[in-house]
Amino acid sequence: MPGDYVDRVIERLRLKNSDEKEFLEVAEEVLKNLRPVIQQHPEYEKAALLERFTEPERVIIFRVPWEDDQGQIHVNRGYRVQFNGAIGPYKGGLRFHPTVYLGIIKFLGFEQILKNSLTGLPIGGGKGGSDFDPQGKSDSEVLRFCQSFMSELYRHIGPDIDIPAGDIGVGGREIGYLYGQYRRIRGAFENGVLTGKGIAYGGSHIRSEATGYGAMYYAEEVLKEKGDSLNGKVIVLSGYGNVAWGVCLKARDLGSKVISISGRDGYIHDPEGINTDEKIDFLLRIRGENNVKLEDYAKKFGVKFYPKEKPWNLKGDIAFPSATENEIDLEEAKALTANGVKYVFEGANFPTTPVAIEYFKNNGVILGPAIAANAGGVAVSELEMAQNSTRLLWTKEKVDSKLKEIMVNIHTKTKEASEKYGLGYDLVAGANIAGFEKVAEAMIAQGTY
Ligand SMILES: NC(=O)C1=CN([C@@H]2O[C@H](COP(=O)(O)OP(=O)(O)OC[C@H]3O[C@@H](n4cnc5c(N)ncnc54)[C@H](O)[C@@H]3O)[C@@H](O)[C@H]2O)C=CC1
Ligand SMILES: O=C(O)CCC(=O)C(=O)O
Repeated sequence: MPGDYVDRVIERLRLKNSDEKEFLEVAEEVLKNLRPVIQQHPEYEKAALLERFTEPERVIIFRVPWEDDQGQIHVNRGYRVQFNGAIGPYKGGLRFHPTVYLGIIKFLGFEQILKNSLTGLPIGGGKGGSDFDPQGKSDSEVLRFCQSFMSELYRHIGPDIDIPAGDIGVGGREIGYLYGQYRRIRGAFENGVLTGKGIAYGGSHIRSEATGYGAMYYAEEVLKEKGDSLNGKVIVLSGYGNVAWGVCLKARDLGSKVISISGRDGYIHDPEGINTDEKIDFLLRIRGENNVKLEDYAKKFGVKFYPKEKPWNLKGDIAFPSATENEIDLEEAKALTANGVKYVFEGANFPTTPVAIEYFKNNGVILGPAIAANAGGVAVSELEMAQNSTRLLWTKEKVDSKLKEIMVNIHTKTKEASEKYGLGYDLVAGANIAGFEKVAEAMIAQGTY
C-alpha cells in the first residue's frame, strides 16, 4: 500500500469500517493530526499501535425488549463499546436517540479515549446507547426500557471496569432508573458504577452543569490567550439540552449574552439574551416535559422561532454548537465567519465537519475542539467516582474549582503540544496529540494488548 504508516492505517480502516461513516470521518481526522507524532516514533508501526488504537477492545451489542403503556412489546438495540482501557476503566456516556447505530457509538467512544486522557485523570474511553427514542415516551415506558437495558448491560460494567453516564437522551431520570436496576440485580450499593446520579444516592455537585461550565472556562482561557475576554460577547448557541443549559448559566456569570437555542425542529432567536432564571429554567422544561416544545419558548418570551433552520446565520462573536454531530458544515462555517464569529467552541461531540474546521482555520477563526472544550462533563464524572470511592460528598465550591483547574490545564496542554510540533496555536491538532501521547505511552508499556 502506498503512503506512510498513517495513510496505510487509514486505507485499512476504510476497508474494514466502510458502513460506519461517522467513525471513519473522526478516525481519519484524528490520525492525520497525529502524523507529526507518528513520524517521530517509527517503532509504533512494528507495534501496530495505530491499528490497535483504532480497533475497540470490545463491542457489546444486545437486544432490549420493553413493553409500552398499551401492552405492546418493542425491541431496540443496545450497545456498549469498550474502546480503550490503557489508562483507566472505560468511561463514557450512554446515548438514547433514534439515529444511534454502531458507527455513532464507535466515533463517540474513539473521541472519548482522547478526551478522557486530556482531563489528566485515570479514565479510559467507552460509549454506549440505544436507538430507543425517549421523546414522547411516558415515565413508565422509559423506566421499563432502562430496566431492560440494564438487565443485560450490568454484566459488562462495574466501578473498576466500565462506568457509563449520560449523553443525548440520558439525564438524571434515566441514570436513576438504570442505577435502581443495577442495584437490584447486583444486590449491592455499588454506586461508583454510573455517574450523573442524583445527590441523594451518590451524585456530585456540579455534574449537571459541568459540560457547559467547563466549555465556558475553556473559552475563557482561549480568549485570555488572545488578549480578549468573554465579557460583553454575543454567543450563538445550538441545542437546548444539558450542555446548552450549562453554557447559558455560566455565560450569564461571565457577562456574555447567549442569543439562541435550537433543537430538531428549528431555532429560537432571543436578541435580549437567554439570561434570566425564568428563561434558563425553561430549557429544562423543553428537555424534560413531553408537552413543552422549543416553539413554546418563543410564545412565552415574545421572540421569534425559525422552524427547520439552524442558528448559524445570526451575528455574534462566539459560536457554541452544543446539540449534535455535523451541525456546522462548510456553508454554515462561511455564514458564521461572514457574520463576525471569531471563536467556535464545540459543546457537542464532532459538531463541525472536517471541511468546516479547515475553513475556520484558513479564515482566522479559532476552534476549540470537542475533546478539549466539552471535557468538563466527563472530568466531573471522574470526580464523582472519586467521591464514591471515598464515600464523601465534596462542596459545590470544591468541585467547581477542580473543574476550572482541569479546564485550564487542558488548554495549557493542548497549546503546548501544538507548539512542540511546530504547529503554532492549533487547538485541534494540539488536543489530539496531547490526548494520544499519554494513551500511546500506556499502551506501549503494557505490551501487545
Ligand atoms: N451531557 C454531557 O455531559 C455531555 C454531552 N456532550 C455532547 O453534547 C451534545 C448535547 O448533549 P446533551 O446536552 O447532553 O443532550 P440532552 O439530551 O440534554 O439534550 C438533547 C440535545 O440534543 C439535541 N438534538 C437531538 N436530536 C437532534 C437533531 N436531530 N438535530 C439537532 N439537535 C438535536 C437537542 O437540541 C438538545 O440540545 C451531544 O453531542 C453530546 O454527545 C458532550 C460532553 C458531555
Ligand atoms: O460523564 C461521562 O462519563 C461521559 C460524558 C460523555 O459522554 C462525553 O464526554 O461525551
